[in-house]
Amino acid sequence: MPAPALTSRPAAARTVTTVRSDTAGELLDLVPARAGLSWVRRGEGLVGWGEAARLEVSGPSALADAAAWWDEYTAGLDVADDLAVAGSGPVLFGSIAFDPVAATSVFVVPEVVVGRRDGVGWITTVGAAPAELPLPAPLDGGAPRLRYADGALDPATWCAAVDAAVARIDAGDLEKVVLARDLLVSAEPALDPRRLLRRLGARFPDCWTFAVDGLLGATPELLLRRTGRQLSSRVLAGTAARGAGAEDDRLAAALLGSTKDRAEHTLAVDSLVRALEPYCSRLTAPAEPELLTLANVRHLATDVVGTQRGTAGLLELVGAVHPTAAVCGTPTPDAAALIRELEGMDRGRYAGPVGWMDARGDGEFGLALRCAELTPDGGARLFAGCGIVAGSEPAAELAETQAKFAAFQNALEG
Ligand SMILES: C=C(O[C@@H]1C=C(C(=O)O)C=C[C@H]1O)C(=O)O
Repeated sequence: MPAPALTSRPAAARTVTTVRSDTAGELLDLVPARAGLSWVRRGEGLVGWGEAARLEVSGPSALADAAAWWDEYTAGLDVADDLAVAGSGPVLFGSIAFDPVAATSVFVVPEVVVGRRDGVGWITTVGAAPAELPLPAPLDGGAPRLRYADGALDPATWCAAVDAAVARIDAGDLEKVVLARDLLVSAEPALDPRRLLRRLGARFPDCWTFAVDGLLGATPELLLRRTGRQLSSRVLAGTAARGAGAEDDRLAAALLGSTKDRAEHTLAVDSLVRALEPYCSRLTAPAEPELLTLANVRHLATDVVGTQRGTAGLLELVGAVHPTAAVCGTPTPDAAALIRELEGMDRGRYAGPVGWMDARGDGEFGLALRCAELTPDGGARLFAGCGIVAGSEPAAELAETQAKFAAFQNALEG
């Protein structure tokens, strides 16, 4: 097993949070071109830059190692934080691998974090970083020239993988598996993450626009939020395309009434509830899903809320609930094995938890969906997947991945 790689060690530093009224512009406009971090929804959340510390970790104790490292790091800090709300004081951004045992998860402590919640803006600095807001830079030039290429599997081969998965489900091997594809894009000139984040944030205000170590996206799915003892999660599974005019309403009603999508959704909610229950004194999920309508697709959605008991930290809770059946399948081990067998690609941090936590242990982790990983050549690798259950049809699943890719492609092409 790979050992945790501590690429920079905790060092004693002073961190200061100050309430600032001049942070009222668009948070995402503050993100710099290099090493920018974000977690923003409806104009609120956190953005950061600079690297006060960084941890790359993998192996069976990856998340426990990261939690211990963050505890040690924050214990060594001299913290001045009069605001004391979730996200003030020192913050750790994290992008956890889909398989944290086999692949690398990345954690970054920014030198500067700008936050906003309920209209209150603040800035936190770590070490000697100046508490200066950059001037939002106008972006020069238009969209770059783009060329797309198949990722690991071409569409026909991916459809054959869906057929193979349905055959395994019909044979009774498992109930659900989430199969994903990647799509490669090269860009000339190189992609500018600032443009991508601004466009994602504008088009998907109800999603969390995230950026951590070159993984960028706008996810509609919240794996786990912890504020004190309050836990919440937004589970998604079951997807339909958007249509024009009356067709859009028809597609929405069909999704809500679809036995197949409802069954797929129930598996995802059950997987989260089962994993979270042992950590909660109370946990409630509505009996019926709601519709979540986004610019490109519509989902069945269930908001689960709970009260934590015991002393588990946020990363331990995240490790306990991930991967839910929204991104892996049911039963989990069989679905994970089938993904390894059929997908033909390394998911890396796609479909893994992504988000932030503070020194109190409050934080939010979503699932890294509707996203892309920037590549060293200035391009990107896009990801999209969908839940396969009995009755899934390859052509419809392929179309669903295309609709999901479109979220990031719109940001690339605009
Ligand atoms: C796997 C993805 O999305 C997940 C799968 C869904 C589905 O199969 O209906 C819906 C939302 C997400 O939980 C993705 O966007 O890549």
